[in-house]
Amino acid sequence: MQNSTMNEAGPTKSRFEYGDDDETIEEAATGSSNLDEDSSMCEPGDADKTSADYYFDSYSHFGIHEEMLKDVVRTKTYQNVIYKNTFLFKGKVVLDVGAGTGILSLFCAKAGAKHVYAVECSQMADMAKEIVKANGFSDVITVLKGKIEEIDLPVPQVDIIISEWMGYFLLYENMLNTVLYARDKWLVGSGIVLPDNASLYLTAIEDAEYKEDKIEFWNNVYGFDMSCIRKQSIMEPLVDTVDQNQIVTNCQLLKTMDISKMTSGDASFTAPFKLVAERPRSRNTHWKQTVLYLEDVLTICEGESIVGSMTVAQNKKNPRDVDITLKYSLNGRRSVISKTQQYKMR
Ligand SMILES: C[S@@+](CC[C@H](N)C(=O)[O-])C[C@H]1O[C@@H](n2cnc3c(N)ncnc32)[C@H](O)[C@@H]1O
Repeated sequence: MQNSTMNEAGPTKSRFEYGDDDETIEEAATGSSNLDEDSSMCEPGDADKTSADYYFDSYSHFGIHEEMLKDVVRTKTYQNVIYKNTFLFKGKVVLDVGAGTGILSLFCAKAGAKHVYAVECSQMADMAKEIVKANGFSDVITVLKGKIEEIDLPVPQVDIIISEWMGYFLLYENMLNTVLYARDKWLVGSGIVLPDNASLYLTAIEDAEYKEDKIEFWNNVYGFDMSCIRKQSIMEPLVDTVDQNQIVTNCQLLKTMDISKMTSGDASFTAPFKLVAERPRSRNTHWKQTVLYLEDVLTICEGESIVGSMTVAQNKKNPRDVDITLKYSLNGRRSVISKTQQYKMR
């Protein structure tokens, strides 16, 4: 994840058992009771920095890791999958792609992995080394500082690849490509990638007040027309936690990706949707929701539906950015509308 400005994305339920995630961090720390007892630098000097370097820089500070670790839904889901499926990890060689503080490597080591290679490109790799040592796992976890695409792994193959690569809108940051690269280079034929699938959902919300404040604002600024900025502002999706009461339709599955088989091209797609007016609910994560504001105000009555398609593609100039095209139409009692809008996540 990364700090920036209608979906909840995260590891989805798969063939592995997931536990109850209604726990605090303190409770999560004692979750070990479920267990059997048994570089290269990637940061150049400021003058040579690209947007990719700033991306890695953001992971060098502990603040972003604190936010991720405190997302109990996220971190506990990984912990539960690992601790409740220790049979998968016992005696296995694991590669942790983008290890950060090393939390996932520690879970795997505790679950009985034979060896864990924790690869982290940012300065946080130095902390991960200390954390591994402080917790007595230096003989099981090797922290390698460098980019996955550039490091030499001391082993030719691994049995399991684990990673938390998901960005806002699932695909923002494009770290998925790094996981696919590692999978194709080092995973044994019968190996496992965790998470093994990931899904993107779409829902419609009511948010007239915010739209008025942040977008329509530019139409009349102290009596002056600044609507040229409005055009830019409506193209930028907003990442924020949406109040459940704002949700006005069903939640439509837009796309599921099979991480163990997909190619990087599969992350660009067009998917149809049908949103029917009703009021669903779900739990919050640090990924929040990504809100795409519509040019028009749609008035939707119960039972009516908004239909259309969403096209998601990597930005050609900066592959960490995401371009989104939303086509939608509503043929309702109060609104009849059909439109295409473009958005850029950067
Ligand atoms: C979303 S964080 C997850 C950190 C940790 N695994 C966790 O779950 O708390 C992703 C991490 O991957 C690292 N990363 C991203 N791309 C990488 C690459 N190509 N090679 C090595 N590390 C990378 C980032 O620096 C960041 O620390």
